[in-house]
Amino acid sequence: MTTANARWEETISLGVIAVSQQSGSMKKLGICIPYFSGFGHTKRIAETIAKAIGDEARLLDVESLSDADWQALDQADAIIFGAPTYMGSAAARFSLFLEQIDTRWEHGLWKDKIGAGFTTAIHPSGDKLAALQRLSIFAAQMGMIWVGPTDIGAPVKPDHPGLNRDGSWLGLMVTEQLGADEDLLSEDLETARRFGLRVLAATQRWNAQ
Ligand SMILES: Cc1cc2nc3c(=O)[nH]c(=O)nc-3n(C[C@H](O)[C@H](O)[C@H](O)COP(=O)(O)O)c2cc1C
Repeated sequence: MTTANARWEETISLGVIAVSQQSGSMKKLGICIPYFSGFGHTKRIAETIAKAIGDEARLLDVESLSDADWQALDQADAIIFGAPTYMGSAAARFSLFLEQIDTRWEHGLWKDKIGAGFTTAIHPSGDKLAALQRLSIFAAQMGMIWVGPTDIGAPVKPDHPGLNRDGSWLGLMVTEQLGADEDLLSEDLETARRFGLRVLAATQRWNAQ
């Protein structure tokens, strides 16, 4: 089985029908992942999501956006927003990016793009939900179509230990293991990988002709 086929097989197992696979013609998608990361954790999650998506993904550090990056955002089929939770909300540096959209809101430039979001924090709650609400409300204001994770892990599904440990469906939550050698758990990285595939499949389906 080719890698591409294997990937689609998995998207189907995630509960999304790969419509374009049936027709054989697949439009090349643009999926931008703008992120801010003060200490590298959010960046590693962004990279994990991008790797799961493959060629269609474009990582964008919001601290160094070029004109070409803004153009990629404007042309993207999907945007996955990544911000750490700082003081109970999306980090201020990421919010600054959200407020740099200029006239994109009034011209509906990001309308009908798929939107999704993820956040990292130290605490199991850590008020991460407020950060995801910040991201999803922004997407709603922009007229985007919000997509969340669908994984249900333990204890409801004991055969999926560690998957979606924080039980979040508005967006992806990752809890950093402060002081541990592996400060991002493999279970969280796997949840992030599956979240990337979920957004890819939803974007493909939304853009199917
Ligand atoms: C200024 C600041 C505020 C923070 N506020 C929270 C918080 O409200 N809740 C929480 O659980 N963790 C909080 N943390 C911890 C970070 O969310 C956590 O370390 C995260 O993994 C950092 O991501 P980054 O490495 O991408 O910057 C905070 C960290 C900093 C530096």
